[in-house]
Amino acid sequence: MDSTPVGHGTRPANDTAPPTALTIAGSDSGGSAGMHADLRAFFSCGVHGMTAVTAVTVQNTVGVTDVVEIPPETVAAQIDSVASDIGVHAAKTGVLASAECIEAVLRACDRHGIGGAGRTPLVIDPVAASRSGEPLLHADALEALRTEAFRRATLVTPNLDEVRLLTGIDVRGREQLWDAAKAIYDFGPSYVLIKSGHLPEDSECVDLLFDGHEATMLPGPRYSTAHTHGAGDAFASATTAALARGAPVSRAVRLGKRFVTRSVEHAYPLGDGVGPVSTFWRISSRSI
Ligand SMILES: Nc1ncnc2c1ncn2[C@@H]1O[C@H](COP(=O)(O)OP(=O)(O)O)[C@@H](O)[C@H]1O
Ligand SMILES: Cc1ncc(COP(=O)(O)O)c(N)n1
Repeated sequence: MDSTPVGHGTRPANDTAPPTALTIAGSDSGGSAGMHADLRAFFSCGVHGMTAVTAVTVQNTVGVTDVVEIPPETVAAQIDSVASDIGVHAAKTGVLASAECIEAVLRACDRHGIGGAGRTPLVIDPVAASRSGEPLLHADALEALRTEAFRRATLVTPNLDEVRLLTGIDVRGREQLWDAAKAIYDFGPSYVLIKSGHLPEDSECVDLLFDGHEATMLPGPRYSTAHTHGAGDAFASATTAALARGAPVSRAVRLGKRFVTRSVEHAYPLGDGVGPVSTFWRISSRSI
């Protein structure tokens, strides 16, 4: 694994400003997943978080009842606005909604040097559905992810359902994580991280990082909790925060894994459905 920091933001952080990270993602009215989780993770990891909202979801702990897509040109305008003024040290994507949205996001990222070898790190979390099963991505967007988006990504972080949708590989055990990583790597990203949360028969949560040569297992405990809403977002955004702070990819991913493991450990029940992981476990015990 390389240990060189990847190309860095359009503007250097000054002495007093923290590094900046941008999430290009959907909102979750229940506050558990999407850009809400991303912003909390950015904050917990000491970076200034910014948003380009792609879709407004009507969502709670039980499910998603509506998704209103933001016009692609408005998504792009949000990226242009923050990148041209504030600067972006690392970016991540969540719900990208449609092929048109993906095209607009990629064009905007290109304009600001985000994504691609030696440029500002771009983490693509290819969110396709909510934990409760409602689709968050049009079918045609899968092809745009495979052919256009992944090759610009520093890191792609699919869960096992997304691996099945993107590659047809149905991972049933740890030994198949490697096949899944290679298949996603063939779409062109620099690194692939396969998340293993959906392997319930496994007694641990061992994710796999692949850089095209070496595969590294990232071990972690598996907590017995129903409350894992937003786990994938927490992983990708904590990793993005570490990239924004200048960590090389393999270290950033390890920090992301540590962050999400503690977030699941401190998950809490809310509402009648699946509660969130705690993206603020680092600060929740402190009082004002
Ligand atoms: N019950 C659990 N205990 C500990 N870690 C978990 C648990 N469930 C998921 N994780 C971790 O959380 C991260 C997100 O996993 P996963 O659930 O596969 O993704 P997503 O939230 O995108 O569906 C991974 O690092 C995974 O190993
Ligand atoms: C806006 C938005 N973004 C992402 C997710 C995926 O998170 P999860 O898989 O935990 O439901 C979600 N449910 N909503």
